Amino acid sequence: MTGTTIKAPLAVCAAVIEKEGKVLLTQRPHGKQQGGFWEFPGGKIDPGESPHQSLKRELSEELAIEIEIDSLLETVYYHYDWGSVLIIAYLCRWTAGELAHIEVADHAWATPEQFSGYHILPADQPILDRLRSRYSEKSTKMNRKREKEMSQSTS
Ligand SMILES: Nc1nc2c([nH]c(=O)n2[C@H]2C[C@H](O)[C@@H](COP(=O)(O)OP(=O)(O)OP(=O)(O)O)O2)c(=O)[nH]1
Repeated sequence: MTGTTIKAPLAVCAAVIEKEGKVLLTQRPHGKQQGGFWEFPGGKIDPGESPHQSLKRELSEELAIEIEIDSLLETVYYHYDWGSVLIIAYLCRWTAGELAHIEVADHAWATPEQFSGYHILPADQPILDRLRSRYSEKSTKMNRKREKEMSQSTS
């Protein structure tokens, strides 16, 4: 029989770790597929693993840190020329460990306004959009709260 083999998307988990209005980005090692691009730390879900187990393992292997997973932020399906990925991105908290560059070339803490300064993998666009709207909602709420407090203090 001829024809192309259709493969299931690669299941990938990604951690969105926030600190003081910034999000942790990591750079893929240069020798790896898509090397040099920035992404959210994480990786392929291995057979028999749950997404949560996989994410905790990846963060420990790549960065030597421990995390707690809070909630689902976004899921993304994206087709690269070599195949497709299904990315499950979770909001996480860094709970222990000193960050080390074990399987990453570099790391950075970026505000949503700074995302465009990094070459982030194209599949991550919906995650970046979700974060941008999350942060603008947060700042709108804070501004409203501030305005309310100011009007109360002057009345
Ligand atoms: N970790 C991660 N991978 C992403 C993101 N966005 C995106 O397109 N990907 C892609 C890049 C890779 O093709 C794939 C993840 O596979 P990987 O090779 O990095 O996974 P891994 O860490 O398990 O790698 P390895 O053990 O096989 O070396 O998903 C993202 O934000 N984080």
